Amino acid sequence: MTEVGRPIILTCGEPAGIGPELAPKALASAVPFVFLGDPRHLPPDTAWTEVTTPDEPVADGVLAVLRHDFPAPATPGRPDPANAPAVIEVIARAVDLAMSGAAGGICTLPINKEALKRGAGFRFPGHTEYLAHLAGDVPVVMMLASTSVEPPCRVVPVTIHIPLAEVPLALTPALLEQAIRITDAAMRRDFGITRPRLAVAGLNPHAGENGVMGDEEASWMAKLIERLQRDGFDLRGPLPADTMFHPAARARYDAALCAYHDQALIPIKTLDFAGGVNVTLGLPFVRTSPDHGTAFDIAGEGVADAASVIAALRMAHEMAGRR
Ligand SMILES: NC(=O)C1=CN([C@@H]2O[C@H](COP(=O)(O)OP(=O)(O)OC[C@H]3O[C@@H](n4cnc5c(N)ncnc54)[C@H](O)[C@@H]3O)[C@@H](O)[C@H]2O)C=CC1
Ligand SMILES: NCC(=O)COP(=O)(O)O
Repeated sequence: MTEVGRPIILTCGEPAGIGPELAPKALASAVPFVFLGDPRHLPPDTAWTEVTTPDEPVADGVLAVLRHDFPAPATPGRPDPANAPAVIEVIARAVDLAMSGAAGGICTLPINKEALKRGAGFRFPGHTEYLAHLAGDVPVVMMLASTSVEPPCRVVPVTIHIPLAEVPLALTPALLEQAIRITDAAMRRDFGITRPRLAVAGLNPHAGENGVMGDEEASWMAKLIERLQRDGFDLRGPLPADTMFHPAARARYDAALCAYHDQALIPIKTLDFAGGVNVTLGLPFVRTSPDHGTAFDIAGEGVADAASVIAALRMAHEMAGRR
């Protein structure tokens, strides 16, 4: 039976990827949601019906579709540049629905960053930065959260989609402090954790080993953490990243702040690729996403696993219920 609550908008993402074939499978989530996209991109055997508002009732087992017509059909694995602007429009339309209160939040199916950049000059590295812009250029944080391992694995890449060579300059005390503050607030508001325990990973091997393998930890990270501890944050670190993710280590914190993308995403995608959820913290509306991408190599084959999008819809529904 489908749960009650304001519906979540499920954006179609890249129509040449696995997103559209995951939409009907996501009905297994039992979360009220509406697919926003072009129904021509759904698998031909999909039972769907068009709705004009997110809360319009539909029969059980039928996918509700808020129609957004694209210029071109979709060929699995081969993004059509003509469709790129509509992929972006769908995200903006979903945000409008969430900001107006017509929806409980949004759950985004994956986009292909290269296809959007080449097809529409998309200037954002991903949803996260685009959503922050649409919300009024608010500061946000990307978090990936497991849903099927214990203790949970929740990771925040403090720097996100930048070349590794740029990380040491981009990782500033101000950026790390902002990420700590946003994560702490969101763990309370959206995850119901009353006193979040946060762990900060060092940048260098062995967290610098007292300056012999890099000095960011000793020169500023430790001082920032001490100051924020005095302000009342439950913080530990900088910790050696290689020993932060085994079960006993994860039991000591609720979320880990990591210096760069792969330091954060390798542990979660290794521990819980199927159940991992990407959440944007700090937005005025709820946004989740499956942790995977467009998977062009399997698109159209009908084999894509819907576990992550189901987990993402459930997490969005729970977060919306807490707000
Ligand atoms: N939130 C988003 O919009 C995200 C978008 N991307 C984008 O997706 C594109 C492809 O990224 P990749 O690094 O190749 O990662 P990917 O997650 O699309 O694929 C990696 C591997 O995992 C498999 N896989 C992914 N999802 C699966 C599922 N649901 N069921 C079964 N197998 C699955 C794929 O077949 C592939 O072998 C890139 O353009 C990337 O930027 C990647 C992550 C998130
Ligand atoms: N590697 C995570 C990812 O690409 C998700 O990005 P976003 O589209 O959620 O900003």
